[in-house]
Amino acid sequence: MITAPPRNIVPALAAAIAFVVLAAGAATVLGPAAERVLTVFFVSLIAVLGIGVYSGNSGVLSFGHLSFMAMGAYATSLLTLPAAVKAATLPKLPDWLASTELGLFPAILVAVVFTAAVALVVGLAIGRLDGSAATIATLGLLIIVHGIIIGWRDVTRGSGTFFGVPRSTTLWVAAAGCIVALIVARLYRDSVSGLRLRASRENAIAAGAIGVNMRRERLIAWVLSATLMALSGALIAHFLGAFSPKKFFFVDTFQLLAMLIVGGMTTVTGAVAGAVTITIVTEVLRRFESGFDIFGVAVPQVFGTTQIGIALIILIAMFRKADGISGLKEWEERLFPAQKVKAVGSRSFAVTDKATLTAEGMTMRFGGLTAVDNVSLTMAPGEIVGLIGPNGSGKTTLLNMLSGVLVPSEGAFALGDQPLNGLPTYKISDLGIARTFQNIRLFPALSVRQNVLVAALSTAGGKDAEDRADAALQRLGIADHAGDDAGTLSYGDQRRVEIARALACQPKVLFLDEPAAGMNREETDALMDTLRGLTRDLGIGILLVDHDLGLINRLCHRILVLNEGHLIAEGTPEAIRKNPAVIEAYLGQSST
Ligand SMILES: Nc1ncnc2c1ncn2[C@@H]1O[C@H](COP(=O)(O)OP(=O)(O)OP(=O)(O)O)[C@@H](O)[C@H]1O
Repeated sequence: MITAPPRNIVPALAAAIAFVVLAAGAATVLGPAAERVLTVFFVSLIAVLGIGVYSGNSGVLSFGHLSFMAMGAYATSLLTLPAAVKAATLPKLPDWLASTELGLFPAILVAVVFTAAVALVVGLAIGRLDGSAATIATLGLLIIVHGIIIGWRDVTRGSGTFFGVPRSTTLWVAAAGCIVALIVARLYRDSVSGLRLRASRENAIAAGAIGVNMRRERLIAWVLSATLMALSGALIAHFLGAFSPKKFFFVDTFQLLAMLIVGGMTTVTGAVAGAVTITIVTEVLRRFESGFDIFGVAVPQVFGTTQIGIALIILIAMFRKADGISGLKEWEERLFPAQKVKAVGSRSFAVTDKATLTAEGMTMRFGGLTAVDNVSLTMAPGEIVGLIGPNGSGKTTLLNMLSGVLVPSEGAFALGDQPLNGLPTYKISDLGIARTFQNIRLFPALSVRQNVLVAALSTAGGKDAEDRADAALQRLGIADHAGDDAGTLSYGDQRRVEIARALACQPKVLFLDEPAAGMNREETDALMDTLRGLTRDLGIGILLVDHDLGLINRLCHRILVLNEGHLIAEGTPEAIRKNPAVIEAYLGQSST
């Protein structure tokens, strides 16, 4: 399923195809030199798009993708190399490989499948890492594959040139490959998987809390991007006719990453803009690099001019536009912003199956500090329970344990008959516990509707996701902001988007961590009405943390009071107001 409307996708794909066809047509008119430059450009663009599918959507920079390009190049070349050439230059090849002689397209197919299989295995390992550890691991992959190619002489000719490859990559073959890559990258970005991955790039914890299995989404992107790299490697090998392992190492990694970073990592528009910019700069600087005359003065050869120039462009781009030339949006997303959501009846929210939340002996220790100590609670369907306590008393930690963000040191919790201990956040949210965060955790570069839609798509099997998302936006009164970037909203509206996003998960229980913070009196009253509606109409249980005791007293059926990690009182608002232990620990003068 594609999550963007056709009015975005159709012009994007049409423009991508037109861009490639017109450029290839122009190069044909301009002659062989232009054809050569453009063929290399198309092949490079395929690789940039490949890296972008993974790094752009996941936010994890990869230095290792050229190893997949190398796999595509060597695998296809071994399959297309004429048997006579293999007999002469690679005499120790196994018989089946020595006698195989495929055309370029079947060879690409085999190489893509082979590379995808390797990527799957490698991705299972690298996917367990996050942030800079993942990036360093990709660098390790590049070095290991380079080492294998150099060491596996009988098959790769080691560090020597692998030559005799049929030159079957013409301008139009490269153009066709580029069109395929542009379509794949663009459709992936707006696929359900792509949207989930972009959400996890924006905020991994929040993505988990709305049902996104980040590791699985990263693996899908990793394998898909590896197949594009293999295609790029196959095409460059069959364009050059001869290559060595150096072609797939640091210099080209730097060049391709420069294209991605300068253009903008997160969009296909950025990949194209970056590839065009760096190709032009490279072509110009290459002429200077080999020395030139200016007004009769001979400027000598300066090796490295191209690399220095590209590095300077990256620096300038980073200073002027950290998100790259194209920013965070595709060109047509700027031209055709999202429309208001359509009216949807509240039926879309029907909670089919209500459940009681129970927790026994929940304890969380951070080193020597026991933040929550042996807390037990029960919450019935449709009940609004307040959780209060002085700063640092353990409220957020308790919510974090009950939503899977933290693994409790001790204790057990369940929703109905379903034990939830040890389950990852994304499973807990899918089973019926949704939440908001004390420090708002939206996906700021996604639109308000995308923020909510990705939650609906990632829970309850994605059933009726669009309706659920739109109904949640309407119930929270933010349908008018559907097309705005979530990060641009006021504080109060951002809190409402977070609640709508949690609601779109079709939860049985909702945890709200200071939902009224940053809202004025009117907004707080409106929010209270909305929350009452959720429990009354849908039977959702709400566990509410807030420092606004007025709000807690007016809204909650029951209140739990924490102090220094201990549950010190539990009862109706009336009873809590009069409880001496609570007055002593928390309410103080404010109770009067
Ligand atoms: N990840 C962590 N590592 C170490 N200590 C932590 C961690 N998270 C919370 N704590 C500590 O646990 C205690 C409880 O914190 P918690 O945020 O749960 O309190 P709280 O009641 O939600 O406070 P507030 O009302 O200020 O939000 C505090 O002393 C806090 O410093």
